[in-house]
Amino acid sequence: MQNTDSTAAYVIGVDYGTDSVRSLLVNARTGEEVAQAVHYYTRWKTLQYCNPIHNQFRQHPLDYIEGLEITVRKVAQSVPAEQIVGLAVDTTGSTPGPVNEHGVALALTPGFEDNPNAMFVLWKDHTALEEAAEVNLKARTWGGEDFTKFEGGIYSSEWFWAKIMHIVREDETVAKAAHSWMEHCDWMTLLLTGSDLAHFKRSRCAAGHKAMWHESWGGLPIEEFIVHLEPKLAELRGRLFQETYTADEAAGNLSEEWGQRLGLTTNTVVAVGSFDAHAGAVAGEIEAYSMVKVMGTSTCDIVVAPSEEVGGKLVQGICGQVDGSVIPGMLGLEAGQSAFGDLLAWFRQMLEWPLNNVLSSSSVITPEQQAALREEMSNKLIVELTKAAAQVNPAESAVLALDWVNGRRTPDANQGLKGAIMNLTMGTSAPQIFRALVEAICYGSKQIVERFEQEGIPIKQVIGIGGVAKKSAFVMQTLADVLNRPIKIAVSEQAPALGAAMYAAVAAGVHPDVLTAQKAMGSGFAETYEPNPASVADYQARYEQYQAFGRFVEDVTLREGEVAETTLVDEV
Ligand SMILES: Nc1ncnc2c1ncn2[C@@H]1O[C@H](COP(=O)(O)OP(=O)(O)O)[C@@H](O)[C@H]1O
Ligand SMILES: O=C(CO)[C@@H](O)[C@@H](O)COP(=O)(O)O
Repeated sequence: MQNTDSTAAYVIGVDYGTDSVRSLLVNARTGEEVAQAVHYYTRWKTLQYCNPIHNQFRQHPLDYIEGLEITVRKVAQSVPAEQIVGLAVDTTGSTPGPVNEHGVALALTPGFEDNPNAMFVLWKDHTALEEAAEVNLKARTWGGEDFTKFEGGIYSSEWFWAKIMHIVREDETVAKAAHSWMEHCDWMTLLLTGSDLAHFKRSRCAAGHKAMWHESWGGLPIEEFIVHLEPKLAELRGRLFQETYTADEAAGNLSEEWGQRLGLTTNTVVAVGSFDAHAGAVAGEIEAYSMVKVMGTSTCDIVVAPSEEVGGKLVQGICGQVDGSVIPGMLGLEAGQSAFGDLLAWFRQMLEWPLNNVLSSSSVITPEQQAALREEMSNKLIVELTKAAAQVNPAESAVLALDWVNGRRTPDANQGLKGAIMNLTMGTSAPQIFRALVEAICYGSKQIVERFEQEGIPIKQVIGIGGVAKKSAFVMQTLADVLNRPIKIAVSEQAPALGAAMYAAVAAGVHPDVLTAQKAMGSGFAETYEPNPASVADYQARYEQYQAFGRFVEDVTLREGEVAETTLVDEV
């Protein structure tokens, strides 16, 4: 029902990123950002339940619950609770977790409190490499529909089914106790509404991009294929879901319990969940054939197009094309890089090793001074490296890097690939390597833009949002030079949360649709980075070297990896 009166109406967008959750209170009629709060997950901060060397990244639901209460309670204090008419959650994805028959996350139940397999398998977790290879091989050899065809034709270890297959094979206790599995964005929405799991409105965005959901085969891949993938999934498939809903729809109202815990009322409508990048694209004022780059630990590149113009085209090597995953009524297309800011964070962690492992043996400064020095260095390192990297004369440094430190997401997912750096000399400096890493994440972005255009999806403009877009002018200028395109940066510091707030405003009936909400609540663009013609030619030449380096590394890796593929064929 339309909430057309002119009384004050506020909405809250809750954006769960990789390291932190951000809540934003927004005036639903004007888009004014009234209050925001950030909470860094406590257990994740120390990588509890993770094993990076084995690509295991798990997050405990208590981190999510604590962050929800802290940040929403804080922003909700700014206006009367009855004026907060809607709330929406966006999260990372695919970040699925097992739940019991009541929809309680398994890690919140007795016996599973400290079991990483009972927690949310974070998007960047790549423990399901073999399972993803099986999905791809069997999707093309089983004799039926290729259910990967709307997912870019290559299923990733970062996604829903590969992760579930891996966990049910690894951990029989979890496999038996898991009544269902839910994406993080769906689980938060279920928690807030207290809905019945069997009738809960699952996210079209999540299911379409990561779970091979498509209307043309009636929803999720048919049971025969899922059982062909892994017989242990037979019963689970029947307990999952068929229908999905776009993020402008209401999933329910805030429950009595969560109204009290958050300082809100049960009149607050909770929208269907979505992924951070897709919500961010709405706030980034995406329009047909714009690419919104959500640049954080990773990147997601979001494009929308009129469904009728894309027609039956299947865009190869991206993270899926899904009707209504961004703007209902339009096709949402996703690509991205598994490491963007994370590649720079990796280098910072490398340089911090002596601070974390040698400094403690120093007798020169006290433990308190050591801790203060570590904190100060951690906060300053990337900024100081950036300043020095900007002074590096490209002609004096041939250092070249690949951005595959966490695998390659797109184009053509291959999470088995790894990072590489070449042309190191005795004179190579940390700023020169940092600059090469910045160039690498920009070259990886260029590969994606070129893939869309090769596949017949024109990219008319590039818009930047996310932490890196707002924090690093150097990365953004390098990106503009490498792409040889202007990069428009959105004003909002919390674009995904603002996009979620827009979804919430539609679900609560303040606006009739997402495009209207986008126009009423959008905050425009802060600055535009224009390509520097003097740099474009140099970067183009180095980009071609990056491509050649990538082909070499992938060829070597595939030769190593081919045995696994051959083994799989024997098993089929
Ligand atoms: N000054 C900076 N220059 C480049 N990257 C930065 C800078 N400050 C933070 N980052 C990177 O931003 C990323 C975090 O992005 P953000 O959007 O805040 O989080 P999330 O990806 O979890 O949503 C981290 O990978 C971090 O390395
Ligand atoms: O892949 C998706 C969404 O499809 C993202 O959630 C994932 O890359 C994580 O994004 P962040 O780097 O945490 O912003």
